Amino acid sequence: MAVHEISHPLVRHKLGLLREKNISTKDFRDLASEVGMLLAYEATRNLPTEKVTIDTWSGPTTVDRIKGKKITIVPILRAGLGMMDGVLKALPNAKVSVVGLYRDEQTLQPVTYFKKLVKDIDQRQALILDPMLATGGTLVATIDMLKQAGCRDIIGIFLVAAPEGIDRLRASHPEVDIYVAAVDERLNADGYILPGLGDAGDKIFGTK
Ligand SMILES: O=P(O)(O)OC[C@H]1O[C@H](OP(=O)(O)OP(=O)(O)O)[C@H](O)[C@@H]1O
Ligand SMILES: O=c1cc[nH]c(=O)[nH]1
Ligand SMILES: [Mg+2]
Repeated sequence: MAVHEISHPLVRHKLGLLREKNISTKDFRDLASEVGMLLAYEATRNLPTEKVTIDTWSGPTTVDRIKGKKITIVPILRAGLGMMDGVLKALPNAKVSVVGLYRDEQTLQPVTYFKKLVKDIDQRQALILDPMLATGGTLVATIDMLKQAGCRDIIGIFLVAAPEGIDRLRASHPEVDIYVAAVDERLNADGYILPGLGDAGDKIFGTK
């Protein structure tokens, strides 16, 4: 399993802005979407391409086209929706498979309440979107669902990941690679990432 911590200056700068204590809902939303687009750009860096010859204004020319598996993005409700617009800017043709899970505040266990996957998910690469990878329970449950539907090619992008969640992912689904803006220090006693971003869903939806 590979953890790609994207060190591009734009990503680091925008992540720094996301960490500001008094950030507005609008700014958090805009930045989550922008970093989502940049992470999607990195996560698709190795997509295979093929040469095709096309007609252009100056005659036939050979150009590159992406080939191979199509992609479905998988935003995890709610907070994953905050990255979706940005990711769709990079992948405008991607189909969207939505899953809804929340983390029980007491037990920190994921609770699934929604699932609507594209029909041909077994033929696609799934790109999971969630701002936060904390204990890893939500991500592992999501991957379980995708595998049950026949999907075998899965990667994920996150704004911030905790080492504890990465260890959990490695133990359960070691073939799933992830792309993150930062691997932070640790979880606090309530399962929040430190230094982290706070509750990403509340910040995106303004529900604090
Ligand atoms: O790695 P875990 O410990 O499972 O925690 C991470 C999950 O917690 C947050 O969602 P939350 O439960 O707050 O739901 P929300 O998106 O509706 O706010 C976050 O967006 C992840 O989905
Ligand atoms: O730090 C965290 C952990 C889980 N969910 C969040 O939104 N933030
Ligand atoms: Mg939340």
